[in-house]
Amino acid sequence: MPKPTIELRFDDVTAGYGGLPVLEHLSFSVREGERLGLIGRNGAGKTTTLATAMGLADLMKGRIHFGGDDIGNASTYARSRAGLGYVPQSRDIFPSLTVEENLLSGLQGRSASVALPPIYALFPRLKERRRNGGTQLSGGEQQMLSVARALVGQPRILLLDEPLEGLAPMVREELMDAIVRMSDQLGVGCIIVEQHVDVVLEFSNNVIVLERGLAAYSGSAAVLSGEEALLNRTIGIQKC
Ligand SMILES: Nc1ncnc2c1ncn2[C@@H]1O[C@H](COP(=O)(O)OP(=O)(O)OP(=O)(O)O)[C@@H](O)[C@H]1O
Repeated sequence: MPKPTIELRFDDVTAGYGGLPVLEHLSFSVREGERLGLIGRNGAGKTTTLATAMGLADLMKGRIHFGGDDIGNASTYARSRAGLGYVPQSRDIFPSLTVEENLLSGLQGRSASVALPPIYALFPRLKERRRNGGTQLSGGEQQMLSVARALVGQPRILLLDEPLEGLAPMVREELMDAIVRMSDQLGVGCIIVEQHVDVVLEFSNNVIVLERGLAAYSGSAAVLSGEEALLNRTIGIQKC
């Protein structure tokens, strides 16, 4: 029998911090191989959506399912072991370790000889720099390394928080190309939070526009591309 497709699903989720809701009534799903974009103004709740999926914010109402299981009360570690990967906004690498040591730290018991070749195939630049320390990498290389390190754990859905922040246009393109190849070749599903709306619209199958914690739009990226008034009202269009 073919393996069932793994899905992350929010059903009517209200979540926040210290008893105060930030997100309200948020529902969506993303499956392996699919790409969902999250956009919205500063403070709209994009990072909180990812944090809620990882168990780093308080789930106040609603349900979160992953791979058919209700994970609303699961620890962050259990979610990660189950196949939810997270690349937070701060580049999450160990600066004192080399590129390869950083990757090995994400192995979770897998053999390096099996785990690393596909990662280096996706990120040839990291292969070239595998003996370099984290501090010797450019901002773009550090960001590649934090995505690559998350991939070593073989996530089925990867949550990416502003991976392009602070990167020059050419480096952004290189990183996005690698993320698209990862999603296409490894069948990894993605949720991407990004300020660069054009990139999100091009990359994603579906998009959620968050406005003060509520979904002002949830649906196809292609349809949203034509909704200029909505895009202007909710985010203001930022060209790459
Ligand atoms: N750890 C926290 N404790 C309390 N409130 C928080 C915490 N993290 C975020 N918030 C609040 O939640 C709201 C949403 O923040 P969030 O970071 O999710 O927005 P965002 O859409 O990702 O914004 P940005 O684009 O600026 O990163 C903000 O009002 C913020 O102050």
